[in-house]
Amino acid sequence: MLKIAPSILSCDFANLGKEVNDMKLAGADLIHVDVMDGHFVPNISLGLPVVASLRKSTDMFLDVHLMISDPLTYGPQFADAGADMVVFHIESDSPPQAVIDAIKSKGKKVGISLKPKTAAQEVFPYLDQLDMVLVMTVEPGFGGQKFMADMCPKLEIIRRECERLGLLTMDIQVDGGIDNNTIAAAYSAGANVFVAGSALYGKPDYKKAVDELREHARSAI
Ligand SMILES: O=C(CO)[C@@H](O)[C@H](O)COP(=O)(O)O
Ligand SMILES: [Fe+2]
Repeated sequence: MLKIAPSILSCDFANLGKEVNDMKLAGADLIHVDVMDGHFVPNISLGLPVVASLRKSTDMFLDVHLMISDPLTYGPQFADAGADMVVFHIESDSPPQAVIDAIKSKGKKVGISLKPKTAAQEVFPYLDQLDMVLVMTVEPGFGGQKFMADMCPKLEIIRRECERLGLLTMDIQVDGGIDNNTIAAAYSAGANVFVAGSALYGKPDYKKAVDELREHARSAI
């Protein structure tokens, strides 16, 4: 199923509750929350109290993308704060299996994210335990970067492996540079969950922007 996930990294943080609700009204499927620790990536964004406040103010599915070095310590805390799904980087300092177990023990969904230089095969040992794989289509850390079209073969490899394993409903998410010009390529390659920050929050009419993204994805088939 095709899902549109606005990234609040590009929203007006002084009006966070309204910005999330406006995307709900615009027809977005989930909300993507970028957490950066200034260590795993060279930027700092937001943390636990923001996720806890968001949880109180919306029933939207909260997809929390942890760009942090220690997801084993903090992943479960984001789960407790109200994340519906916690996505951590396989390149972090934490052992992936321990993070998966810790998030699942909280009753939450779990995903693994791959930086552009990380091979698709790195995630294969964990696929059957995951709800989602996130393929970064920019170097993580900042919104508004250019989509890396050379990530499309990685999407194809992961989708093919999921099919081989019978994981037919696996969500494969792309994050970075997704807009009306790039979404079709990612969709054709096997992605079905599309994070978009600047391409949605940068537009005056959120409903039009969400609808257009969906239409441009579908134009791929
Ligand atoms: O994780 C990240 C950046 O590291 C993202 O979720 C960005 O927020 C996407 O922003 P755009 O590329 O869509 O502007
Ligand atoms: Fe993200």
